[in-house]
Amino acid sequence: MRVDVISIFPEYFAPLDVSLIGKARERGILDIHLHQLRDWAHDVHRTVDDTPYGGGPGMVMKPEPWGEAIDTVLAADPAAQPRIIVPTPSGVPFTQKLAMEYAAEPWLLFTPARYEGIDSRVMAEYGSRMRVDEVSVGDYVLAGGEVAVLVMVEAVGRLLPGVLGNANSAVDDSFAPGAMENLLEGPVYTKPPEWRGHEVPEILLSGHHGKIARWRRDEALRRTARNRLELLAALDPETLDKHDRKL
Ligand SMILES: N#Cc1c(-c2ccc3ccn(Cc4ccc(CN5CCCCC5)cc4)c3c2)n[nH]c1N
Repeated sequence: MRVDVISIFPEYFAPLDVSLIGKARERGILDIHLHQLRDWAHDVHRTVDDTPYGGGPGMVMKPEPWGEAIDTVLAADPAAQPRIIVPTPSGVPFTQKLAMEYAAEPWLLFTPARYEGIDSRVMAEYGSRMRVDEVSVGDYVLAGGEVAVLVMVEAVGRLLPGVLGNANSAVDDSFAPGAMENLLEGPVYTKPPEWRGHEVPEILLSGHHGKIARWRRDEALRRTARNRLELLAALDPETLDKHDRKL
């Protein structure tokens, strides 16, 4: 997968050089290209923003630098088109389902803005010829889109074949399709068996895989009911067995 990111703060993406994503880049699974938007701002101050038409707070990012920058990225492979992803507080929610959709794409172009966002004509220009998604990573307000891109690149990158070892398959994630879909993970434990008077639940030391799986599902249901009751309400009743219903 190729990923392009255009930003006035490309240094925000240093974390993409380390850990899981860094290794995926070294192994050629992910090909990430960072671009400094100001390289396409030709005045002496390399200006990328201006006052909003119609008044209002803050500044808006000018269309010209974005248009030239996006055109340059598109020229990298004229025979293909990236999916353009625009982080914005007013976007559709970024979910595991959307992450899985993006993980199937060969090329993503992220356009994290600053100020009050990008002149809307930019996405209208490209939206007429390719998929342009306005996406929000959560119901809170950030100062710009860079952190949102880090979130999305990690959530998508970990789903790519070969990035997670088999032992850490994303198949068992919360929100991934399957038996644990829309359930939060329950508690996890490792050695030592007793720590400061706290013991590991006996069932986990039993070696009885069926009972362990049942205990883990019970704990996942309990934590989901405690922390995200709305997810429990959204569960398909067909997936709940008699034991679940007694909890
Ligand atoms: N993904 C994601 C995000 C973002 C995000 C993403 C991209 C940009 C680019 C700039 N900002 C800053 C900002 C913050 C608030 C507002 C709204 N205005 C506030 C003043 C009155 C008018 C309306 C606009 C721009 C961004 C924020 N925030 N939260 C998410 N989940």
